[in-house]
Order: sequence, then C-alpha cells, then structure tokens
Amino acid sequence: MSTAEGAIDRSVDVAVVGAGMAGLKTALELEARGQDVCVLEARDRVGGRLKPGHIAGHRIDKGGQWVGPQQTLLLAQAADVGVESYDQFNTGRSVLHFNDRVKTSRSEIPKMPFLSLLELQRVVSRLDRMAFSLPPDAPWAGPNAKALDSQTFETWITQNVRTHAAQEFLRLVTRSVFCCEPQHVSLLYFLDYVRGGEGIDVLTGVSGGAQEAKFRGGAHQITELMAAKLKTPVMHDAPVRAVLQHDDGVVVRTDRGDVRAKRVVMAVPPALANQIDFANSLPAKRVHLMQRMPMGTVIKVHVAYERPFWRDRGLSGMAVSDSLPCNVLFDQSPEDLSCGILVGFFDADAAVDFTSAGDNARRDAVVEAAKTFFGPEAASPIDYVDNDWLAEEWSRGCYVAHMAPGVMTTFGDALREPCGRVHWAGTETATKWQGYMDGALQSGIRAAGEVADRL
Ligand SMILES: Cc1cc2nc3c(=O)[nH]c(=O)nc-3n(C[C@H](O)[C@H](O)[C@H](O)COP(=O)(O)OP(=O)(O)OC[C@H]3O[C@@H](n4cnc5c(N)ncnc54)[C@H](O)[C@@H]3O)c2cc1C
Repeated sequence: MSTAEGAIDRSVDVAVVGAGMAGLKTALELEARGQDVCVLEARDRVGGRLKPGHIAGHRIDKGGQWVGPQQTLLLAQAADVGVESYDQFNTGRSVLHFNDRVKTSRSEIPKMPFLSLLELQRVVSRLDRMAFSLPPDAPWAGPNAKALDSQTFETWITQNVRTHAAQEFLRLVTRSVFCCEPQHVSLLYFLDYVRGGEGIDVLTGVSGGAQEAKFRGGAHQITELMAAKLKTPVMHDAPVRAVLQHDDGVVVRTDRGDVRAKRVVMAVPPALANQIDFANSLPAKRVHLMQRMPMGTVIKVHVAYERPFWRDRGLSGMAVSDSLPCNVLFDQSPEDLSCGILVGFFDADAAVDFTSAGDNARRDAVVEAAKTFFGPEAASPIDYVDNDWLAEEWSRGCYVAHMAPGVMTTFGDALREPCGRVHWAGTETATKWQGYMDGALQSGIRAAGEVADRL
C-alpha cells in the first residue's frame, strides 16, 4: 500500500508530526532506541522547507541548500546518507548595487565609502559581542534581556549606526538572513540568532561561512534518504488537524484517520502548529507564543543562461542591492558548466510585494537585477524558475519564524517546554543554527531524547 493511500488507524509509541529534517531526525533517533514511530506529513513529499526543482535540465534546491563548516550535525547527516558537499563558486569580484551605482569588490564585504566600512566593522564586532554574551539556552533570562527585547533591530540601527551605507548593509543582512524587515524583529531575537549562527560574518559569509558549500544533487535528497531509512514509511497526505491528550496517551487526528500514541512530537513551525486543534490542552503561554511567531517572507528564484558569462569578466556571480526587489544573487551553475545559473531571492517586504505580482513580473524583476549587476548579456535567459514560499500551504513563509519585541522575554521559555504528552521540535526550537537545517537536526535529537526519557 502506498503511504499516501488508505485510512490510517494505528497505535504506536510515538507519533511525529511533520516530515521535514527535524521530524525525520526525531523518528530515526527514536527508532534507533527501539521505539515504534509513525511520521505524519501533510504534503505528498518529505523535506518540508527542502524541495527539489529543475531548471534548464539541472536539479536545483527550491528551498534550503547551503552548508557551512560549523554545521557539523548537517555535514554528519549528509555523510551518513551518502550525499557529498562541494564549494559554492566564489572566485572573482562581487557586485554591490548601492545608491543606484554598481561597484565591484574583491572581498565578500561590498565596496562602500571608507568611513562606512570602518563603522560597519566596528558595529558588527559590537553586535557579535552582545550576541555572544547571551545565555545560549535561555536568551530571555539574560541580565539585559528586557531592554534588548523592548526595541526592534531597526530602532537599534537608527540610534547606533551613523553612516548611511552601514545602516543599509545591516538592513540588507536582516532581510537576507531572517526574510523580514529590521523593524519586524526584536533586537534580542536578532542577537540570539547571531549567537546561534556564530556571528554576523559567519552567518553572511561564503568562504568559512554559512554559504560555503552546497550538496551535490541537492540538499532535499538528504531528507529523502533519511525517510528511506525509516522502518515505517512516512504517511503522506495526512495533515494533522487535532491532537487530543488523555491520561494514558494521545490521539493524533489526520484527514486519513487516527494514530494513537504514548507521546507526540510536533516537528512543524509554530505558526503551523497554531492551526492544529489541541482541544484546549496547551498552557495559555504556549498558545500565545505560537500566535506570535510569524514566518519570514521569501521567494527563491533561479535564472539560467547559455553560459556563466559573468565569470568571463572576473565576477563571482555574487551580487547584492540596497534597492532592487531581487536583492541577492549567487552563482548556481552546474559543475560541468553546461550552462550558467544564478540563484537569488525576493525577501522581506519585496517578497510580499511580489507574491501576487505573477510569474512574469517576478521573472522581469530578476532579469532586470541580473542586467544591473552583470550587464546586457543577462537580458536573454534560457530558463526561469521560482518558488513562492509565502503561498505554500504547509510552510506559510520561510526561511524561519521570528519574534517581534516583547515576545521572547514574555513567552520564549515556552518554546521547548513539553506540554503534557506533546513535545516540540523544528528548527525554530534549536539553540544553535536555529532557522537552518543544522538546527532542525539538533531539535530532532533533543526531542527524541526528551521523549525516550519519558516513555
Ligand atoms: C528558500 C529557502 C532557503 C533556505 N536556505 C537554507 C540554507 O541555505 N541552509 C540551511 O541550513 N537552511 C536553509 N533554509 C532553512 C531550512 O530549509 C529549514 O531550517 C529546515 O529545512 C527546517 O526543517 P524543519 O523540519 O524544522 O521544518 P520544515 O521543513 O518546515 O518541516 C515541517 C514539516 O511539517 C509539515 N507540516 C506542517 N503542518 C503540518 C500538519 N498540520 N500536519 C502534518 N504535517 C505538517 C510540513 O509539510 C513540513 O514537511 C532555507 C529555507 C528556504 C525556504
């Protein structure tokens, strides 16, 4: 029987909701401990925020793709299922489109006025120091937590950064790392994310940073191969609608039937968990936390050309803009260079503007950005593909949830706290590399251990 057909009527030790990297890791860890597990997935595929796609006959990742050398859980998981990583192409000059002018730079930090560059380096060191002083497991409990959580990152930028270029660069960092505007995110949440990602340079960097490498054949394969290792196949097309807790177990109600379990792990983003009926069994604090963790907004785009023509001009293909709606591009060309591919994003408010603009408007805006960065040769792509994560029913945005001021200090301690027989996983619950695949794996390992201790 296909795992996407037939009624579900099962009794297991643990039900896992969500077959993203976090849910699959939870299930594998529990199976390794001898538990009977059932993974319930709303989509007709595994992977969640990891998704396969094609452009010009080449496989691509429409969701998460990069891995940095610090992300040791992810590197180990990929090695375990036999998926190799290889370096992101990063040879040549990067492009900065700033104040309507295009400049190129040898370093990954874009060329900007000398005073701005000096200030940016000073401000980045200061933000890193503030981030690394936070308690990793409980940022809401640090000595300055309330003060840090009572302002947005935008407020901090305007009060602490003087030069226009440094201000704009920090806004760009927020958009490309959180997929939200700096006025949407609490300073404390921003700092905790920077701590989890080992500093701003690591988070935003290619060589030595979070974008250093990608996976041959795509990151989505890792989840497909993890799912294939499960003793019990994932139940697809089984959106969970309700979780009912009883004295001796839980009933997890899906569109295809019920699973009875001793415990359930919710490996879904908080905003998606908030759509599930818990029959009033969750503490009010948990419910209010889920109401206050919106997803970021992003549309990932790929555009293909006959050749990676930018390389001929000594350009790496990496480009950023302070004003174009598609504000970041990277070289995504296949290793055999049989064509040239650029990957990029509409993120934060630009993604909101373009979610209803239609495919053609998005394509035109991406080609316009590529022309601005790399010249007229970019006007004639051979293929274009995008993925609007705002419109995905079972993600409702990406890459990750964020918190506005006040949320972390008032509700943050409910993030990982089990609620009776209900446990929480998912990258948002990680204490390191939250928002990333590595964080999803960490959360799965933690949740499995937590459940195993209580069975
Ligand atoms: C465009 C984009 C680029 C990214 N880039 C990177 C990157 O380069 N590097 C990196 O490390 N990370 C990146 N990420 C983030 C990374 O993909 C995520 O952190 C990670 O995949 C999250 O895994 P997860 O298991 O926590 O959540 P998810 O992948 O969201 O898994 C949750 C699962 O639960 C399912 N679900 C939801 N509701 C229900 C329900 N009611 N019933 C049943 N199932 C349900 C969903 O369908 C989904 O499969 C990116 C993400 C996106 C979208």
